[in-house]
Amino acid sequence: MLLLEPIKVGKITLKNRIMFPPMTTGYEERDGSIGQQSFNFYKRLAQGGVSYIVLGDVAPVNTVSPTPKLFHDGQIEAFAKLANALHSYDCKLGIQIFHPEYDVDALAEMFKKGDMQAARAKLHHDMLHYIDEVTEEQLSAILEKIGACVKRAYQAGVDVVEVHGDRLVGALCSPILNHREDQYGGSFENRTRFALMVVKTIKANAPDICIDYKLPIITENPLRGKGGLKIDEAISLAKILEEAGVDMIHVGQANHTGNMNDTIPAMGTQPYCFMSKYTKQIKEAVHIPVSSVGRILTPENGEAMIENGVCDIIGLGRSLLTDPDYVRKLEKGEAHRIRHCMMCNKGCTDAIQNRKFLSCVLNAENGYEYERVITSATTKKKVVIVGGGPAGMEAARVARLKGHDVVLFEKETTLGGQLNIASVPPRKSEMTRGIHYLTNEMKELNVDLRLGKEASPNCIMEENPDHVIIAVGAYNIVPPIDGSKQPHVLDAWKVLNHEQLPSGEVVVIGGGLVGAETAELLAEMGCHVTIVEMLDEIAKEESSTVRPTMFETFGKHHVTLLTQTKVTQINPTHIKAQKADEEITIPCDYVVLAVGAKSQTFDITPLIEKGIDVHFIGDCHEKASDINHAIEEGYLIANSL
Ligand SMILES: Cc1cc2nc3c(=O)[nH]c(=O)nc-3n(C[C@H](O)[C@H](O)[C@H](O)COP(=O)(O)OP(=O)(O)OC[C@H]3O[C@@H](n4cnc5c(N)ncnc54)[C@H](O)[C@@H]3O)c2cc1C
Ligand SMILES: Cc1cc2nc3c(=O)[nH]c(=O)nc-3n(C[C@H](O)[C@H](O)[C@H](O)COP(=O)(O)O)c2cc1C
Ligand code: SF4
Repeated sequence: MLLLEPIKVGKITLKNRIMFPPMTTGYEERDGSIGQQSFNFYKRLAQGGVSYIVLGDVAPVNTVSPTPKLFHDGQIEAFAKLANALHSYDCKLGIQIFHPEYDVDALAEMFKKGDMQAARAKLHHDMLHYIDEVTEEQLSAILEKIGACVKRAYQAGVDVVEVHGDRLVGALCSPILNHREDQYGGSFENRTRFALMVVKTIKANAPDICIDYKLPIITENPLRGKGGLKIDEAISLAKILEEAGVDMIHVGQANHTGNMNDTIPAMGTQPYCFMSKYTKQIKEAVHIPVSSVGRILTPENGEAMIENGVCDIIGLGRSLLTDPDYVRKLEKGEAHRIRHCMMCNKGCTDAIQNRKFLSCVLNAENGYEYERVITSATTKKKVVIVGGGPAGMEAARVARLKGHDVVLFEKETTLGGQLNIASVPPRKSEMTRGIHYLTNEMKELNVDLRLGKEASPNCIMEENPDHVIIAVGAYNIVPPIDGSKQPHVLDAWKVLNHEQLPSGEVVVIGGGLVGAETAELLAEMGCHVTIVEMLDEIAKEESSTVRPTMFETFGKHHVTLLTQTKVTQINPTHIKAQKADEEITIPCDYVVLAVGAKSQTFDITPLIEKGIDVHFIGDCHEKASDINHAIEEGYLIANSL
């Protein structure tokens, strides 16, 4: 398999063609040093078999951004410890050198004085204008700091420095963002001057270190990513970089649009392997290895890209958060057991945007590497699980890996629970990857499945369990609105399941995630849809990377969005609603209820009376929530048995 073959990059050899691309994690200490959480995360990735890991956004200065930093000698030791750990798995360590697009020193001074308002105002101003306003002296000072940082990295045993060709460097290169009239603006030569100075600085300070260059491409739609180069100029720069001694080029989508979905596209918002077309053109122009990144999911995708001359190395970002053992599984011929990313952006991208740390909704260990580990049980127990949604299946998987006997009851004839309908709305079919992984693990791990069997306390007791895990999920609420029991009033879950079939004028009551997604589906099916929401926002819980796409669909299909509007009555031909002081009437053929979900109950009294240990997990535990909650609770409870 080409993906598993070694490749020479400059003076180093990567043991295979799979790299972890730069990713801000939020795991570092407050001063940007590599602490335990960060160390464990990268070590775990290396243990999983990846050949090259790039630490994203490593700053050579003390910035306010929550990224790793290497701006003083005291930080060298932690980088050295990390490099050693990675080397013990024959994995190379790269740092992505970056400088943010703001005046770090001036901002630090404001923060020191506690003048937060002025600092925030300056930060906002700088993000729009810094590229045009940064002085040549400031750029020279940044180069000096980059040089010192690279020296420290080399001392620490870091193998590769990746130039962050996006951010400050990319913005300077950009024909869209750069309006300067000095030697750093205007012509291609001027715009790329700083990029080449960065490369020169690296070479001057660490002549032996391998240099990777993240080359961000502005793809056809100029609104998607502005901080890079259009493909023709990117090809020219790639050739110049090769001549300048760069050892490898990492091709990605350009950034700087204010929406992280551009560089980190959520499910269904970009084709798979969407940078292939551009990467191939770069590869054809140079002789050094080229990597590609962006929605590369399956090993077949990666293999085909290498085979077809698109690139030499693939970057798996979110995929390795979901399954750090991706490469090990490939090596063992167990590709079918890879837990594939759903590209939901909820645990990773949203977390970073909200200044939390990176986590994956499908991988409860992500962010807790070596702290959460599935341990073998000291005594083999009998565990009965009720419910085959994500919570129940994750609990079954972990309990089996611990060595317990597991019986799982699922009242439907298929596994997956709500994920089966969650994957129906537009773009969301990619959620089925979550179901496929867990379902397959049930078979691989010989979980005793009782499909089509609704469990009762009696049938549970017949199994003589030591532990019982209840994971019966939730149900869609019928609100106490006058008229909600009529035949034209439908249940959003059944609509998504295609059990109930609305048409014509449809009012969706509830503009949360389920209501909004159901409305999108119905609009695409040709219904004329109105969403009525009591609160002030539609799809509030949706990832900010997805909302713009969702609202584009609403616009395209003329979906009417009514917020701060409360439905008071449902009639056969219309609904009545209150919007501020006004009563409004909306005609409809069908009404779809999507006002939220409630935890399913399960009577455990007979089990407790028998002294059986019982736990509730997932949506039936306290409140209906999400996949992250379901997986995390399934993992933690099962691992505690
Ligand atoms: C339309 C929709 C879209 C969603 N989109 C997202 C999203 O994008 N991201 C996100 O994080 N979350 C999403 N969710 C929520 C997410 O799917 C749930 O939070 C998650 O599935 C809960 O998992 P669970 O295992 O606790 O429950 P469930 O998935 O509800 O599974 C419970 C299972 O128990 C079975 N069961 C019930 N009673 C019994 C019994 N007595 N015996 C045997 N079996 C029984 C049920 O048949 C079901 O299969 C969405 C939900 C819906 C409805
Ligand atoms: C949470 C998160 C943080 C990221 N941080 C960086 C970063 O610091 N530098 C960078 O160049 N790219 C960053 N990226 C982009 C990734 O390197 C990668 O290009 C992107 O995730 C697409 O690859 P994927 O589809 O395999 O996830 C980040 C991506 C994610 C999900
Ligand atoms: S949270 Fe979603 S997008 Fe992020 S790594 Fe996990 S499955 Fe993938």
